[in-house]
Amino acid sequence: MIFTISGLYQTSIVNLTMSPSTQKLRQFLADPDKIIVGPGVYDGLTARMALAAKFDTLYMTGAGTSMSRLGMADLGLATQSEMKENAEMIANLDPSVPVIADADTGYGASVNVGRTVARYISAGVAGFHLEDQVVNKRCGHLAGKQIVSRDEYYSRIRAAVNMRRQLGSDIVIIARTDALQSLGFDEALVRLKEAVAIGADVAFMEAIQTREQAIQVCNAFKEAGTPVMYGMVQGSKSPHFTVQEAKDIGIKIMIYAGVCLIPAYIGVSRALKKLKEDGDTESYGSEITPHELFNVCGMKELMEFDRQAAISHAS
Ligand SMILES: C[C@](O)(C(=O)O)[C@H](CC(=O)O)C(=O)O
Repeated sequence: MIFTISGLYQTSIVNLTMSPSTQKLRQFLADPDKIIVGPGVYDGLTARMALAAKFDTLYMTGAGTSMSRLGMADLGLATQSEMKENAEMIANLDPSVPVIADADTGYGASVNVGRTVARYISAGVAGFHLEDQVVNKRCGHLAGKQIVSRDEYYSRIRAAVNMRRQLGSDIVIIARTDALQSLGFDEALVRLKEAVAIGADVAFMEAIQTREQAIQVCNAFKEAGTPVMYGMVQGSKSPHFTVQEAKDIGIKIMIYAGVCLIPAYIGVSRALKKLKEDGDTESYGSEITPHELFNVCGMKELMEFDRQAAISHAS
Protein backbone atom coordinates (compact mmCIF):
# COMPACT_ATOMS: atom_id res chain seq x y z
CA MET A 1 0.00 0.00 0.00
CA ILE A 2 1.19 3.51 -0.78
CA PHE A 3 1.11 6.00 2.09
CA THR A 4 -1.46 8.73 1.65
CA ILE A 5 -2.60 11.50 3.93
CA SER A 6 -6.03 12.86 3.30
CA GLY A 7 -5.70 13.09 -0.42
CA LEU A 8 -2.38 14.95 -0.41
CA TYR A 9 -1.02 12.45 -2.89
CA GLN A 10 -3.35 11.61 -5.72
CA THR A 11 -1.80 8.20 -6.22
CA SER A 12 -3.76 5.01 -6.23
CA ILE A 13 -3.92 3.32 -2.85
CA VAL A 14 -4.58 -0.20 -3.97
CA ASN A 15 -2.18 -2.71 -5.24
CA LEU A 16 -4.61 -4.33 -7.64
CA THR A 17 -5.49 -6.72 -4.83
CA MET A 18 -8.25 -6.68 -2.24
CA SER A 19 -8.79 -3.09 -1.17
CA PRO A 20 -9.90 -2.07 2.36
CA SER A 21 -12.60 0.22 1.04
CA THR A 22 -14.06 -2.52 -1.13
CA GLN A 23 -13.95 -4.90 1.80
CA LYS A 24 -15.81 -2.32 3.86
CA LEU A 25 -18.45 -1.92 1.16
CA ARG A 26 -18.83 -5.70 1.07
CA GLN A 27 -19.22 -5.77 4.86
CA PHE A 28 -21.97 -3.15 4.59
CA LEU A 29 -23.67 -5.25 1.91
CA ALA A 30 -23.49 -8.34 4.09
CA ASP A 31 -24.92 -6.59 7.17
CA PRO A 32 -28.65 -7.40 7.25
CA ASP A 33 -29.45 -4.31 9.34
CA LYS A 34 -27.61 -1.85 7.15
CA ILE A 35 -28.90 0.35 4.36
CA ILE A 36 -26.10 2.06 2.47
CA VAL A 37 -26.69 5.75 1.82
CA GLY A 38 -24.43 7.30 -0.82
CA PRO A 39 -24.71 11.07 -1.19
CA GLY A 40 -23.89 12.10 -4.75
CA VAL A 41 -20.64 14.04 -4.73
CA TYR A 42 -18.88 15.34 -7.80
CA ASP A 43 -15.78 17.27 -6.77
CA GLY A 44 -13.30 17.60 -3.94
CA LEU A 45 -15.35 20.07 -1.94
CA THR A 46 -18.62 18.15 -2.04
CA ALA A 47 -16.74 14.93 -1.21
CA ARG A 48 -15.06 16.65 1.75
CA MET A 49 -18.41 18.00 2.92
CA ALA A 50 -20.00 14.54 2.79
CA LEU A 51 -17.04 13.12 4.71
CA ALA A 52 -17.33 15.92 7.28
CA ALA A 53 -21.03 15.05 7.62
CA LYS A 54 -19.86 11.50 8.52
CA PHE A 55 -21.34 9.58 5.61
CA ASP A 56 -19.73 6.15 5.56
CA THR A 57 -20.12 5.71 1.78
CA LEU A 58 -19.93 8.22 -1.08
CA TYR A 59 -21.45 8.07 -4.53
CA MET A 60 -19.64 9.78 -7.41
CA THR A 61 -22.37 11.02 -9.70
CA GLY A 62 -21.60 11.00 -13.41
CA ALA A 63 -24.14 13.75 -14.03
CA GLY A 64 -22.43 15.90 -11.41
CA THR A 65 -18.99 15.05 -12.75
CA SER A 66 -20.03 16.01 -16.26
CA MET A 67 -21.57 19.29 -15.16
CA SER A 68 -18.89 20.32 -12.67
CA ARG A 69 -15.83 19.25 -14.66
CA LEU A 70 -17.01 19.89 -18.20
CA GLY A 71 -19.93 22.28 -17.81
CA MET A 72 -21.88 19.80 -19.91
CA ALA A 73 -25.22 18.07 -19.38
CA ASP A 74 -25.24 14.33 -18.66
CA LEU A 75 -25.24 13.24 -22.33
CA GLY A 76 -22.33 10.84 -22.42
CA LEU A 77 -19.63 13.47 -22.91
CA ALA A 78 -17.44 12.67 -19.91
CA THR A 79 -14.70 10.29 -21.00
CA GLN A 80 -13.36 7.24 -19.23
CA SER A 81 -10.26 9.21 -18.20
CA GLU A 82 -12.23 12.17 -16.87
CA MET A 83 -14.50 9.89 -14.85
CA LYS A 84 -11.61 7.83 -13.52
CA GLU A 85 -9.58 10.89 -12.51
CA ASN A 86 -12.50 12.35 -10.62
CA ALA A 87 -13.24 9.03 -8.94
CA GLU A 88 -9.58 8.60 -7.99
CA MET A 89 -9.37 12.06 -6.42
CA ILE A 90 -12.57 11.47 -4.44
CA ALA A 91 -11.66 7.92 -3.37
CA ASN A 92 -8.27 9.05 -2.05
CA LEU A 93 -9.50 11.90 0.12
CA ASP A 94 -10.36 9.34 2.77
CA PRO A 95 -9.46 5.85 1.53
CA SER A 96 -11.31 4.26 4.45
CA VAL A 97 -14.66 5.46 3.09
CA PRO A 98 -15.94 3.41 0.15
CA VAL A 99 -16.79 5.26 -3.05
CA ILE A 100 -19.34 3.90 -5.49
CA ALA A 101 -18.65 5.50 -8.86
CA ASP A 102 -20.70 5.85 -12.00
CA ALA A 103 -19.03 3.96 -14.87
CA ASP A 104 -21.81 4.71 -17.39
CA THR A 105 -21.62 2.23 -20.29
CA GLY A 106 -18.00 1.26 -19.64
CA TYR A 107 -17.03 3.60 -22.52
CA GLY A 108 -16.92 1.23 -25.48
CA ALA A 109 -16.56 -2.41 -26.40
CA SER A 110 -15.53 -5.20 -24.02
CA VAL A 111 -11.87 -4.21 -24.10
CA ASN A 112 -12.80 -0.67 -23.13
CA VAL A 113 -15.04 -1.94 -20.35
CA GLY A 114 -12.18 -4.14 -19.12
CA ARG A 115 -9.83 -1.17 -19.11
CA THR A 116 -12.38 0.99 -17.30
CA VAL A 117 -12.69 -1.65 -14.60
CA ALA A 118 -8.91 -1.98 -14.25
CA ARG A 119 -8.55 1.78 -13.98
CA TYR A 120 -11.36 2.10 -11.42
CA ILE A 121 -9.74 -0.66 -9.35
CA SER A 122 -6.36 1.04 -9.35
CA ALA A 123 -8.08 4.36 -8.59
CA GLY A 124 -9.35 2.94 -5.29
CA VAL A 125 -13.02 2.84 -6.25
CA ALA A 126 -14.98 0.34 -4.11
CA GLY A 127 -17.87 -0.26 -6.48
CA PHE A 128 -19.24 1.00 -9.79
CA HIS A 129 -22.35 0.73 -11.93
CA LEU A 130 -22.39 -0.34 -15.54
CA GLU A 131 -25.42 0.07 -17.80
CA ASP A 132 -27.03 -0.99 -21.07
CA GLN A 133 -27.51 2.33 -22.82
CA VAL A 134 -25.68 2.98 -26.09
CA VAL A 135 -22.29 4.61 -25.59
CA ASN A 136 -23.74 8.00 -26.53
CA LYS A 137 -25.88 7.74 -23.46
CA ARG A 138 -27.93 10.26 -21.57
CA CYS A 139 -29.15 10.77 -18.02
CA GLY A 140 -31.37 7.84 -17.08
CA HIS A 141 -34.25 10.14 -16.24
CA LEU A 142 -34.42 11.75 -19.71
CA ALA A 143 -36.72 10.59 -22.50
CA GLY A 144 -35.42 8.91 -25.67
CA LYS A 145 -32.83 6.56 -24.22
CA GLN A 146 -31.43 3.95 -26.61
CA ILE A 147 -30.59 0.53 -25.30
CA VAL A 148 -28.10 -2.06 -26.55
CA SER A 149 -29.06 -5.69 -27.17
CA ARG A 150 -29.08 -8.19 -24.33
CA ASP A 151 -25.95 -9.81 -25.75
CA GLU A 152 -24.03 -6.57 -25.86
CA TYR A 153 -25.05 -5.72 -22.31
CA TYR A 154 -24.13 -9.15 -21.03
CA SER A 155 -20.76 -8.94 -22.72
CA ARG A 156 -20.10 -5.63 -20.91
CA ILE A 157 -20.92 -7.30 -17.59
CA ARG A 158 -18.81 -10.35 -18.50
CA ALA A 159 -15.88 -8.09 -19.40
CA ALA A 160 -16.16 -6.39 -16.01
CA VAL A 161 -16.37 -9.69 -14.14
CA ASN A 162 -13.45 -11.17 -16.08
CA MET A 163 -11.23 -8.15 -15.49
CA ARG A 164 -12.04 -8.18 -11.78
CA ARG A 165 -11.05 -11.84 -11.63
CA GLN A 166 -7.88 -11.32 -13.68
CA LEU A 167 -6.73 -8.60 -11.30
CA GLY A 168 -7.62 -10.52 -8.14
CA SER A 169 -9.88 -7.65 -7.10
CA ASP A 170 -13.10 -7.71 -5.10
CA ILE A 171 -14.54 -4.46 -6.50
CA VAL A 172 -18.34 -4.44 -6.31
CA ILE A 173 -20.04 -4.59 -9.71
CA ILE A 174 -23.48 -3.00 -9.86
CA ALA A 175 -25.50 -3.99 -12.92
CA ARG A 176 -27.70 -1.12 -14.06
CA THR A 177 -30.38 -1.41 -16.69
CA ASP A 178 -32.07 1.51 -18.44
CA ALA A 179 -34.37 -0.83 -20.37
CA LEU A 180 -37.51 -0.04 -18.35
CA GLN A 181 -38.39 3.09 -20.34
CA SER A 182 -38.44 1.58 -23.84
CA LEU A 183 -38.53 -2.19 -23.35
CA GLY A 184 -40.64 -2.53 -20.21
CA PHE A 185 -40.35 -3.93 -16.73
CA ASP A 186 -40.09 -7.62 -17.62
CA GLU A 187 -37.20 -7.07 -20.03
CA ALA A 188 -35.40 -4.87 -17.50
CA LEU A 189 -35.76 -7.59 -14.87
CA VAL A 190 -34.53 -10.34 -17.22
CA ARG A 191 -31.44 -8.26 -17.94
CA LEU A 192 -30.67 -7.64 -14.29
CA LYS A 193 -31.12 -11.31 -13.40
CA GLU A 194 -28.78 -12.43 -16.15
CA ALA A 195 -26.24 -9.76 -15.20
CA VAL A 196 -26.26 -11.13 -11.65
CA ALA A 197 -25.94 -14.68 -12.96
CA ILE A 198 -22.84 -13.56 -14.89
CA GLY A 199 -21.30 -12.20 -11.71
CA ALA A 200 -22.62 -8.72 -10.91
CA ASP A 201 -23.14 -8.20 -7.18
CA VAL A 202 -25.95 -5.65 -7.10
CA ALA A 203 -29.06 -4.97 -9.23
CA PHE A 204 -30.01 -1.41 -10.17
CA MET A 205 -33.13 -0.72 -12.23
CA GLU A 206 -32.77 2.87 -13.41
CA ALA A 207 -35.60 5.41 -13.47
CA ILE A 208 -38.23 3.29 -11.77
CA GLN A 209 -41.66 4.78 -12.35
CA THR A 210 -43.83 3.48 -9.53
CA ARG A 211 -43.55 2.39 -5.96
CA GLU A 212 -44.87 -1.04 -6.96
CA GLN A 213 -42.01 -1.49 -9.44
CA ALA A 214 -39.48 -0.72 -6.71
CA ILE A 215 -41.12 -3.32 -4.47
CA GLN A 216 -41.23 -5.86 -7.32
CA VAL A 217 -37.51 -5.45 -8.00
CA CYS A 218 -36.71 -5.97 -4.32
CA ASN A 219 -38.93 -9.05 -4.18
CA ALA A 220 -37.41 -10.47 -7.36
CA PHE A 221 -33.93 -10.50 -5.78
CA LYS A 222 -34.92 -11.25 -2.21
CA GLU A 223 -34.62 -15.03 -2.31
CA ALA A 224 -31.18 -14.99 -3.90
CA GLY A 225 -30.08 -12.30 -1.42
CA THR A 226 -28.91 -9.99 -4.21
CA PRO A 227 -28.75 -6.39 -2.97
CA VAL A 228 -30.83 -3.82 -4.86
CA MET A 229 -29.76 -0.21 -5.46
CA TYR A 230 -32.16 2.71 -5.96
CA GLY A 231 -31.44 6.10 -7.53
CA MET A 232 -33.25 8.78 -5.58
CA VAL A 233 -33.19 11.88 -7.80
CA GLN A 234 -35.03 14.90 -6.44
CA GLY A 235 -37.37 16.37 -9.03
CA SER A 236 -37.43 13.22 -11.18
CA LYS A 237 -40.49 11.08 -11.88
CA SER A 238 -39.21 8.18 -9.78
CA PRO A 239 -41.14 7.62 -6.56
CA HIS A 240 -39.75 9.23 -3.47
CA PHE A 241 -38.66 7.11 -0.51
CA THR A 242 -37.14 8.18 2.77
CA VAL A 243 -34.18 6.07 3.85
CA GLN A 244 -36.42 4.26 6.34
CA GLU A 245 -39.09 3.56 3.72
CA ALA A 246 -36.45 2.27 1.32
CA LYS A 247 -35.08 -0.01 4.01
CA ASP A 248 -38.55 -1.30 4.82
CA ILE A 249 -39.18 -2.42 1.24
CA GLY A 250 -35.78 -4.10 1.02
CA ILE A 251 -33.58 -1.60 -0.84
CA LYS A 252 -29.94 -2.04 0.15
CA ILE A 253 -28.24 0.99 -1.43
CA MET A 254 -29.72 4.45 -1.91
CA ILE A 255 -27.83 6.93 -4.06
CA TYR A 256 -28.69 10.61 -4.17
CA ALA A 257 -27.35 12.10 -7.41
CA GLY A 258 -28.72 15.60 -6.72
CA VAL A 259 -28.20 16.01 -3.00
CA CYS A 260 -25.20 18.33 -3.42
CA LEU A 261 -25.81 19.54 -6.97
CA ILE A 262 -29.24 21.03 -6.42
CA PRO A 263 -28.52 22.97 -3.20
CA ALA A 264 -25.20 24.14 -4.69
CA TYR A 265 -27.03 25.43 -7.75
CA ILE A 266 -29.68 27.18 -5.69
CA GLY A 267 -27.23 28.70 -3.21
CA VAL A 268 -24.68 29.88 -5.76
CA SER A 269 -27.36 31.27 -8.08
CA ARG A 270 -28.77 33.30 -5.21
CA ALA A 271 -25.36 34.68 -4.28
CA LEU A 272 -24.57 35.59 -7.88
CA LYS A 273 -27.92 37.31 -8.31
CA LYS A 274 -27.27 39.34 -5.17
CA LEU A 275 -23.88 40.47 -6.44
CA LYS A 276 -25.22 41.29 -9.87
CA GLU A 277 -28.28 43.19 -8.70
CA ASP A 278 -27.14 44.79 -5.45
CA GLY A 279 -23.42 45.10 -6.10
CA ASP A 280 -22.79 43.25 -2.86
CA THR A 281 -22.41 39.73 -1.51
CA GLU A 282 -24.56 38.13 1.12
CA SER A 283 -22.80 38.16 4.45
CA TYR A 284 -22.17 34.53 5.25
CA GLY A 285 -19.15 35.47 7.35
CA SER A 286 -20.78 34.63 10.64
CA GLU A 287 -21.83 31.18 9.41
CA ILE A 288 -18.67 30.00 7.71
CA THR A 289 -15.25 31.54 7.26
CA PRO A 290 -12.63 30.64 4.63
CA HIS A 291 -10.61 29.19 7.48
CA GLU A 292 -13.36 26.73 8.37
CA LEU A 293 -13.72 25.75 4.73
CA PHE A 294 -9.98 25.06 4.53
CA ASN A 295 -10.32 22.89 7.62
CA VAL A 296 -13.02 20.83 5.91
CA CYS A 297 -10.47 20.37 3.13
CA GLY A 298 -7.72 18.94 5.31
CA MET A 299 -5.84 22.08 6.32
CA LYS A 300 -4.96 20.84 9.81
CA GLU A 301 -3.51 17.54 8.51
CA LEU A 302 -1.60 19.32 5.77
CA MET A 303 -0.09 21.82 8.19
CA GLU A 304 0.84 19.05 10.60
CA PHE A 305 2.49 17.16 7.76
CA ASP A 306 4.40 20.29 6.84
CA ARG A 307 5.46 20.88 10.46
CA GLN A 308 6.77 17.32 10.85
CA ALA A 309 8.71 17.52 7.63
CA ALA A 310 10.34 20.75 8.78
CA ILE A 311 11.41 19.21 12.11
CA SER A 312 12.86 16.04 10.63
CA HIS A 313 14.60 18.13 8.00
CA ALA A 314 16.27 20.21 10.72
CA SER A 315 17.38 17.26 12.87
C1 LIG B 1 -27.40 8.27 -11.33
C2 LIG B 1 -26.83 9.06 -12.46
O1 LIG B 1 -26.26 8.18 -13.39
C3 LIG B 1 -25.74 9.99 -11.98
O2 LIG B 1 -24.92 10.33 -12.84
O3 LIG B 1 -25.74 10.41 -10.85
C4 LIG B 1 -27.87 9.95 -13.17
C5 LIG B 1 -28.53 10.94 -12.28
C6 LIG B 1 -29.14 12.11 -13.00
O4 LIG B 1 -28.75 12.44 -14.13
O5 LIG B 1 -29.98 12.77 -12.40
C7 LIG B 1 -28.88 9.06 -13.87
O6 LIG B 1 -29.88 8.71 -13.25
O7 LIG B 1 -28.66 8.74 -15.04
